[in-house]
Amino acid sequence: MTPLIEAKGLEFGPKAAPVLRDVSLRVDPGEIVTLVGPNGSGKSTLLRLMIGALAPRRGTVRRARGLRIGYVPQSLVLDPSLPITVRRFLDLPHRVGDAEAEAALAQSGADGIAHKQMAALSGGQFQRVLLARAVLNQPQLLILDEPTQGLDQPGQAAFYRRIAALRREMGCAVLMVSHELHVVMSASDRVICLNGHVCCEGTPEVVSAAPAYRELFGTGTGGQLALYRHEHDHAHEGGGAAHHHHHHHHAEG
Ligand SMILES: Nc1ncnc2c1ncn2[C@@H]1O[C@H](COP(=O)(O)OP(=O)(O)OP(=O)(O)O)[C@@H](O)[C@H]1O
Repeated sequence: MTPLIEAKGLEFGPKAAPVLRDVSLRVDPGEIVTLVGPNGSGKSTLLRLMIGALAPRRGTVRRARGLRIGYVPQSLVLDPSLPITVRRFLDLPHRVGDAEAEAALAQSGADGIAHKQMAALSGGQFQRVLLARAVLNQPQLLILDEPTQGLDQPGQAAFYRRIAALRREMGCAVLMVSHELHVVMSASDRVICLNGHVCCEGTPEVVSAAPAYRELFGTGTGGQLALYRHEHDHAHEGGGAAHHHHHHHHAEG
C-alpha cells in the first residue's frame, strides 16, 4: 500500500542532545496509529515534523501528493479579550460556507454551538470545535496531539469514540498522541512507543507485551503512564515479538 505519509531517519534537535534520533514512521490510508511515550520524549515534535511545521536536521518526510491533513494541536490559547464565535473561528484561516461549517460541527459532536463565544466553551466543547476545524477540508489524515487533555474520563472515551466514527465516515487515517493507555490499546490499529527513538511498535497486543514498553510504562500502573523520565536505553531481552529498533548509545548494566 502507498503510505499517506512516511518519515525516514528523522533527526531533530542539537547533535549533543537530540530530541529525536533515527525516527522512521509511516501511516497508511485508513489506519489509526498512536504515539505513546513519557513526557518530553519528542511526540509533539514528531507530529510537527510530520505536518511540516518543523524541519528535521536529517531525514525526510514524504507526503502523498495533494495530501489533506487536519491537525488538532495540543493546546490553543485564544485571547479572551478578543471575542470570537465558534462560527467565525471556523472561518480562520479560510472562509467556509455555512453548510460546510454546520456539517463539520455535526461530525465533531459540536452542533448547536456555532453562535457561542469560544471563550465560553467547556473544555470538551472546545476540543470538539478544534476537531471540527480539522475536519473541514475532508482530510485523508487527521493528526491529533493529546486531543483529550483536560477532559474527564467519560469525555475522553466519548472523544475517542468520535474519532473512530469519523474514521469510518470519512475513511481518514489518524495519527495521534495519547497518554490514555487503555484507550490507546483499544482504539489503535498500531502503537508506536517513542522515547527519542522508536522503542517498539506494532499492534496494541504486541506493544503491550514488549519489554521496552513494559519498562517504560510498567505493568501495574492500571493503564496510567508512569511519569518518570526514561533516561537509559531499555534492555532488549531476546525473543520479544515486537519490532525492536536497536540504538544503544551508551552502555547498559
Ligand atoms: N523547536 C525545538 N527545538 C529544540 N528542542 C525542542 C523544540 N521543540 C521542543 N523541543 C524539546 O524537545 C523535547 C521533546 O518535546 P516534545 O514536546 O516533543 O515532547 P512530548 O513527548 O510531546 O512531551 P509531553 O508528553 O510532555 O507533551 C523537549 O525537551 C523540548 O524542550
